[in-house]
Amino acid sequence: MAEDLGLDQEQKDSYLSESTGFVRVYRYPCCPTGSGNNNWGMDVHTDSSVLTILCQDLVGGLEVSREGEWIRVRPIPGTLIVNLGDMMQAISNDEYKSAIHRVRISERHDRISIGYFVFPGEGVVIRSSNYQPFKYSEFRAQVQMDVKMLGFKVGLERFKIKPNSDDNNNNNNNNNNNSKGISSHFQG
Ligand SMILES: O=C(O)CCC(=O)C(=O)O
Ligand SMILES: [Fe+2]
Repeated sequence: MAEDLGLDQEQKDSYLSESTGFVRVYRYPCCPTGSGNNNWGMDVHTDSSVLTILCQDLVGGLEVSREGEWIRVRPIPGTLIVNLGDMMQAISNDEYKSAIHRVRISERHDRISIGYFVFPGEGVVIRSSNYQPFKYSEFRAQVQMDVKMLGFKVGLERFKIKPNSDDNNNNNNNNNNNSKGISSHFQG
């Protein structure tokens, strides 16, 4: 993928850092409530990582959204699942999309999964023509603020370079908007 995007060696090394990644192990206890199919172990989301490598057991439950439809990711013994995350979407200028996914809980079996999340190096600035330059730490802080203030993650939209269509209403208060546009939503 890095080749496909034409990334040079320095970009490859800095966008896919081995030192900032982490592993998470999940246990989703089964939920035999008979309350039907809508027991979510993890709600709809995209990962903030560059990519996430997942190992799920044979219980299943991971679902990915594709063109508005939910597709069950069937567990296949001995295989890993690679999810693209928000940072990959930014790096690739939206050529690769961050995977929208969720986890359904089983009524009968506990489920175990292990995820390895890969991030850009600490302090690395992500540059692309669709997004303002930003560091992953800024993205993470923005996500945390959105979750706290709004109750959900806004994600990459915060950093998207908007077309100049609003210029008609521009009241010239935006002179130094280049790097602050993402937080303007919170400034009333
Ligand atoms: O448990 C899984 O299969 C997925 C976990 C997940 O989506 C996440 O940790 O972001
Ligand atoms: Fe995820």
